[in-house]
Amino acid sequence: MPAQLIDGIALSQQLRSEIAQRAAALTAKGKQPGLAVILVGEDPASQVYVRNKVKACGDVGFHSVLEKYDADLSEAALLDRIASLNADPSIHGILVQMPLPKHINPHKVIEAISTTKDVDGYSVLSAGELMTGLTGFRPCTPYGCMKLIESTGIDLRGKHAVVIGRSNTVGKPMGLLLLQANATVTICHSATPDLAYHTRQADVVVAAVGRRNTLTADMVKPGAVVIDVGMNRDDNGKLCGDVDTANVREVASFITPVPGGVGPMTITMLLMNTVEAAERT
Ligand SMILES: Nc1nc2c(c(=O)[nH]1)N[C@@H](CN(C=O)c1ccc(C(=O)N[C@@H](CCC(=O)O)C(=O)O)cc1)CN2
Repeated sequence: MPAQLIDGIALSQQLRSEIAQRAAALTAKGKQPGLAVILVGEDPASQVYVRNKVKACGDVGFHSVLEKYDADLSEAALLDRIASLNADPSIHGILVQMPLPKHINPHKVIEAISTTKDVDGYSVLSAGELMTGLTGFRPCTPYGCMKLIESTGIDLRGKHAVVIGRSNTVGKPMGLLLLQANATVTICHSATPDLAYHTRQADVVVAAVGRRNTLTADMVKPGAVVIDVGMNRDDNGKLCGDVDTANVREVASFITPVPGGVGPMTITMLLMNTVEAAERT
């Protein structure tokens, strides 16, 4: 039997209705959750993402502000703007859309956001809190992956999870979240000599590389859960992930599609972190 698709759109809808209820309760107490979304430059994909984020805020009853700046905005001006938003009590979460133009140092920008408003979970302090099991915000994409895995009903305790990719925003935090859920975790990357040796032993594989067909059917243990974080284009320009989905489906038990899997969950977990940020103030 082919693997069951894990529907990120349906799970998002379910979680967003819970978020809307939490937002309504806060609004009734005079504390409507507020998110500031900052976009610098004209990257077309980023324009779509920030538009979707603002729309998603409206859908769950948040207040949001979208600030768009030309690509030549200075780093100092951006840092000033973040300082003002840090001090604004109507704003509970601040998000700076990545990537930033080359002349702006993303680390400086991320570290300028107050930890209590770092709803992307990208700062060094948020990463440290994740590592030590404290209450910092979890980065949205790996947090969404955990929700997708949870929705399959499998208990991660004692399971072997293999993460392919070691980025600060997905691979590394993903490994920590799986570890927190008591999985045995292996992180593979571009210098791993025999990737298939590791993935064939995995009960759960998370592919977050950014290269299509990184995970093929011969690399997957029968019955494994496969989470595809990749966003690539095939030869026809069609969106695809890192996994050879059509063939891996014949081996795995559950698999996320691209599109419609991890992507929608990224925005949902941003909403989740924002309502949480408002509840904490
Ligand atoms: N500050 C941030 N910047 C970026 C993040 C982030 O989490 N915070 N992540 C990505 C982009 N991103 C959100 O910002 C994002 C990417 C993809 C999707 C999504 O829903 N993808 C769809 C397909 C969309 C399409 O058709 O092109 C899917 O997979 O179904 C949502 C959000 C980089 N920057």
